[in-house]
Amino acid sequence: MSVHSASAHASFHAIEWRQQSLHLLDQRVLPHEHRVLEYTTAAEVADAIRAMVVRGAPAIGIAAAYGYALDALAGRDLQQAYHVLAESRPTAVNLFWALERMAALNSADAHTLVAEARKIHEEDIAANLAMGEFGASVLPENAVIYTHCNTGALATGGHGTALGIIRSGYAEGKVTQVYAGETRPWLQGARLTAWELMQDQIPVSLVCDGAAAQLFRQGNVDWVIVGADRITANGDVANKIGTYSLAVLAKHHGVKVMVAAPTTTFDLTLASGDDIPIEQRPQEEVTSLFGHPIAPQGCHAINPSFDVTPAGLIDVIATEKGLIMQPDRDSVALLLAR
Ligand SMILES: CSC[C@@H](O)[C@@H](O)C(=O)COP(=O)(O)O
Repeated sequence: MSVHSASAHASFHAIEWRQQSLHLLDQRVLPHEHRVLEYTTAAEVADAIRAMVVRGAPAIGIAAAYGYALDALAGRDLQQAYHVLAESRPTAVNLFWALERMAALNSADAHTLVAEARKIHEEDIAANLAMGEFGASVLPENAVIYTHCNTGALATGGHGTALGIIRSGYAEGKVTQVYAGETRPWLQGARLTAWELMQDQIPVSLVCDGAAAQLFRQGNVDWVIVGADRITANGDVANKIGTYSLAVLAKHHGVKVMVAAPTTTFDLTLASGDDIPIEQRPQEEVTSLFGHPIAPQGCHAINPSFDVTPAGLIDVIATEKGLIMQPDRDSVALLLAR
């Protein structure tokens, strides 16, 4: 069994607060271009979230908290800051959780709000490291993992959720191979997950999304591990479009499914996944590939950014508080009450 080093400190910062401004690594142009953009207003940060400069549920929440702090520093209207940020993307509940936490300190001075945003950022890294250990504990030796989208240091404060479990599992010598689904239409798997794993020298093979069924049928995969954008009271999970199909395929082939998410991703106000708002993104993201048309001109497309996986298809939800085995209303409530 080989043991490798795992670190929460990636060689890049997806989100960085420097003096009085927010710096975001532009995830639209990775991995071939390393471009850092600077933000000084909540409205600009909201645009960055909508445009996918920064993405991934926890990272969206952290960026929104810093965006709110930026307007506090400039003496701008914080109710307006709240609304502009809340309207950036609808599905990841971490965004609304972070804004609520900032708004609860409304009477505080701007520097206290900056400190709170930093705290949200740091707490997310700590949560990922704890989740990584819990999640890795259920993996067998020589585990082969299939993952979807990007859930790594780019999508969080650092380390990652699903990718954090893969990192921790690899550090413990338990993970031998990772398959990364390319994740159309934004190709987070091909551009971001493959890049993060290769930087850490974790063996990764990129596959087309459509290749998952064949891999599972050949018995090549032990666990599907994915992140989440919102988990409802009954354990249903909204995550990147394509997650639901992976869970159905996994069930058919006896592959286990783990969802990794901090408790900030749970929304107990919603009874089930049917109530989760699913972001619909522009058709052009499907009919073209990074600005290059691929479908016939005028072709209609639909582009839901997320889908809902029913709790019954999920074996484990890993959080920083521990594991929820066979998630349902009772097991979710029990863990969150800890
Ligand atoms: C730790 S990230 C968890 C989820 O946010 C992730 O799986 C995902 O679906 C990201 O979607 P994205 O559209 O790239 O923001």
